[in-house]
Amino acid sequence: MAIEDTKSGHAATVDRSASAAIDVAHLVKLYKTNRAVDDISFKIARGSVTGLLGGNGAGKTTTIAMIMGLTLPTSGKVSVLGCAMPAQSAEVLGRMNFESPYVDMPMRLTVRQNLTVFGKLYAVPDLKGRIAQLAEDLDLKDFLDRASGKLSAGQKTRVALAKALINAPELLLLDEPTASLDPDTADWIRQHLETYRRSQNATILLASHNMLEVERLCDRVIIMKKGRIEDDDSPEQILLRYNRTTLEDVFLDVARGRDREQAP
Ligand SMILES: Nc1ncnc2c1ncn2[C@@H]1O[C@H](COP(=O)(O)OP(=O)(O)OP(=O)(O)O)[C@@H](O)[C@H]1O
Repeated sequence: MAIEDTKSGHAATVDRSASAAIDVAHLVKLYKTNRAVDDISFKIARGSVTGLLGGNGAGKTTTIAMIMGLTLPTSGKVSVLGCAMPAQSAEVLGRMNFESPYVDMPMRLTVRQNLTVFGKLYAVPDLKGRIAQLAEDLDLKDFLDRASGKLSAGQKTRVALAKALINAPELLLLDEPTASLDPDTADWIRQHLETYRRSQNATILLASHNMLEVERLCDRVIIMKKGRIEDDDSPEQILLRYNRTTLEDVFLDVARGRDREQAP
């Protein structure tokens, strides 16, 4: 269904039934002469989990920031859930959310206070009930009333995930969701993400350096290198193409410039 975008005063239409959750076309981001993102295009299907891989500085975070409408592209187009970003971001920000363990919440506020502030920003109905549910699901009850700055890394990550799920987003963008977590907690977070995606038919795009995580969660992998897309396929097809048994080995092949033909 296409509706007029009257709220933001734009004449463009918002296509709520657009099949792709994310549609990126010829996206470019220049920082002075550095082509951080260099003409990338992809569409992400609703209900899918896609891994964005690439070495340090490959352009993953810049791509996610442009998808969220936080960074303005130099050229190219981004559309999220049928809305052009950033022009129609007001229409869609309430239906998406973001998590990164590198973005701290206000330290002095308790976990409950932080979740309340974010819940109010998203106008979440029955916010108390939603926080209680997330506290149950993500095992936050023991430290709901503790200052957010006094949590361990694993506890902070669970709170960050609760913040990202507060508005039950249709689209979840994750930047290294399990960085610095012990294997047990990381596995637990991944299980929760899988359950959330399945129960809500949510779409997830995650940037990660953890190849096991990507193999476990993702049905599609986009590999970036120097701002460009080096490969884009299912993990199975990528492993076949590079004649490798793990994405870790594929990552090393790409990083070290061994292309598909040269790989064993
Ligand atoms: N605000 C900025 N100003 C100038 N250059 C930037 C800025 N943000 C990123 N860059 C540059 O853009 C390029 C891509 O950076 P980006 O953070 O998107 O990479 P990344 O793939 O997320 O890397 P990492 O895995 O290290 O997080 C890098 O060369 C980086 O130095």
